[in-house]
Amino acid sequence: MSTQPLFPPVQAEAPMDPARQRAQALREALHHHAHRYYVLDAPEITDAQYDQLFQELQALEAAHPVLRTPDSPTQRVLGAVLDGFAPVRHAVPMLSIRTETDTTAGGAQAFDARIRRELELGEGAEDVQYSTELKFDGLAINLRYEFGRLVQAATRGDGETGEDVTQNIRGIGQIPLRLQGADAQAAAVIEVRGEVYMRRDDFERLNERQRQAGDKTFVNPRNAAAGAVRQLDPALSRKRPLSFFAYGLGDVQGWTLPPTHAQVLDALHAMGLPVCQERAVVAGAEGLLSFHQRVGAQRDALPFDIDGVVYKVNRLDLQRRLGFVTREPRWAVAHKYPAQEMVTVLNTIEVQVGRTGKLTPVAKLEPVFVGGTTVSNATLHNVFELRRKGVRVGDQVIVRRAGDVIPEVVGRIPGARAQYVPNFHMPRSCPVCDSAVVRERGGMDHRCSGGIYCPAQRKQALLHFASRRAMDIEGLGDKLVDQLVDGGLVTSLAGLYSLQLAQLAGLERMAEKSAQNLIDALERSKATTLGRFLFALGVRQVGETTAKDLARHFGQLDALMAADEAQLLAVRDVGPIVARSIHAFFAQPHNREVVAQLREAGVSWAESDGTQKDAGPQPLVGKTLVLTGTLPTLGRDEAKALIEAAGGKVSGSVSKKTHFVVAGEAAGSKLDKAQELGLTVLDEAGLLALLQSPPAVT
Ligand SMILES: NC(=O)c1ccc[n+]([C@@H]2O[C@H](COP(=O)([O-])OP(=O)(O)OC[C@H]3O[C@@H](n4cnc5c(N)ncnc54)[C@H](O)[C@@H]3O)[C@@H](O)[C@H]2O)c1
Ligand SMILES: [Zn+2]
Repeated sequence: MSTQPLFPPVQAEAPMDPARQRAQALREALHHHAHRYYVLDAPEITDAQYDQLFQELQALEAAHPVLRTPDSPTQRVLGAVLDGFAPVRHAVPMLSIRTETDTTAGGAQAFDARIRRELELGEGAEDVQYSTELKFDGLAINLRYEFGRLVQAATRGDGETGEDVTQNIRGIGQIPLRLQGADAQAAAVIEVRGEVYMRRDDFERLNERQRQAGDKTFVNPRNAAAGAVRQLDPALSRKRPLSFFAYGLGDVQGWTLPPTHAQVLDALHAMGLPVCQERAVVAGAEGLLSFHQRVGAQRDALPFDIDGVVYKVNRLDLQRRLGFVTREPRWAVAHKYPAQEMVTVLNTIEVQVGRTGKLTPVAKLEPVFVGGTTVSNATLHNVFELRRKGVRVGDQVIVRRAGDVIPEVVGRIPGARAQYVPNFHMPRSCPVCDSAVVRERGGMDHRCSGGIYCPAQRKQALLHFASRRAMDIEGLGDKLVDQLVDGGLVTSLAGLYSLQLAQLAGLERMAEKSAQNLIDALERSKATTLGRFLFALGVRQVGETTAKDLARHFGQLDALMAADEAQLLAVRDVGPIVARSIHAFFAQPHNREVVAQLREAGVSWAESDGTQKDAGPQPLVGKTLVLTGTLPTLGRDEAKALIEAAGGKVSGSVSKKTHFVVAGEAAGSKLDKAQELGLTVLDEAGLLALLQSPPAVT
């Protein structure tokens, strides 16, 4: 070896050598975090922090080559095979990609310069052609096709040996079980390499579901995807929506490779594999750089997370000439963007009241640059999630900001606190209007019960009040409500009815004619029905149908306002949660006041004695139905309306209490569940027949 250790041998062996100690500490830390990340899918630090430790070790080893041990994380791909999965020995190792440490223009130039040097290209030589792609933030998968059929899917593992996840991968709709084209079907082996990932919207929906169920949420889409693929139960894995992009090849037998990488991707696309079309073939450092900048500008708008772009030498013969170092090819590099997860300090927790009355704990942070902007507020979602994450004021927390999603605190950096910090509690009264804060039983969210009275909910309350199926005030939309509330013209629902023509005409972008139209619409809306009025009040849990049922049952508003929970329960379809919500609403003096003000303003309806009977035959009284999939002729709303008109109830989830499941095209897990429970499953024709049947005896 030509490189001499920098320290005299005696000292190099001495236990006190600080460089050696540091390298040892870094190796141990990296092994620990790699295990948390790759094996347990439960990282404790951000990728940026991990990369920093990794780069520190790389630099240390470069300066002191004697410190480079064969088991160093810089020398091999980390990862392992989880118990319960069969190991798969890769025919061609699955490697990592070198990361260009410089995230600025210099990164692209450094890579191009290195490639030119290694290919021994002189000053005057032509620019190297590169295939430029996105670096998807998911989990690497090797798909083995034999004679066009998917026979095995495996994770990367430690690069030599991965996990057999064929069953789980078969559940991903985007991955073809059979390749298209005679060539692909004639090939003895085509191994396709790509990334399994989760789209941001799928991730948000998944986490919202977890949150509402009080279950653990996932830190980021990569983590959720990795967890889903490495789920021992394929049925659980299928519940998580996963996507896939192919980006390369592994072992290939009996298929002739095209001359360039870009053509390989075209060929994979033609075989029916999803290949991301956000890619290009570019020349030289300048081409790399403009791709990096173009993608960087669009990064937030992409439907999935990327942590950078990947540059690959396009010609496969040049790739072969460049070859590999231990854990990565020499012909490719990842050029990253600013991290989407960063660590900062949680200064305080404030409570915000949203438009719908939901109280959200919001973290006030030491400002931190994350995902391309400076963030100082991040949501903590709800108090249960906050508790589960164990976050307290003063903690070092991980903040994530990706795309247009609101920044959130995804966890804390484990470590002892210097002093005792009390746990966070939700306030008992609304920080905006002082109304009582309530939580629906079993629900995860706290809400202000101020409804139509709470200024934080004013805009939403006005919009709902004016909406077509409520008071139907034409012309009172989003923008106008903003103007009216922000300008202080309307401070309560009843305030709408004292608006003057001159006030409206004075508003920006409001013509005299539209102002008059609105005055007319307000006037017209005064004559309404009790059902519409009840719905317009925006009582939680009281939708349009319940409002109508209540109106029919009580006939008079005063009777309804005076009803106790037991009397409310006598109304068709009103259960305990709904009854409690209605009762709580009318128990608040300020809500009664709003109602009185509206009546005073002239809002009126015809009252009855409440004995009005339901019209038409009601064969489905007391029956609960669940709709799933697409029906051949009936829309979902239509089917629901028919069922409700027949006295039945439509529920969103299948349980033992479900009487019928109506299944159409592409019915999903609800159908599985129904079959599991042995419920009666109907198609559209079956539903229609049921609607015609004689009234049920209940
Ligand atoms: N937070 C932690 O504790 C922790 C621990 C370990 C690793 N990590 C993170 O994991 C990453 C470590 O890297 P790695 O060795 O897995 O490599 P890597 O993820 O940086 O790069 C290699 C991988 O990139 C993926 N990839 C995405 N798009 C690609 C494309 N177009 N072409 C080719 N490959 C593409 C492939 O899955 C491939 O396996 C780093 O970002 C690191 O921060 C974090
Ligand atoms: Zn309030």
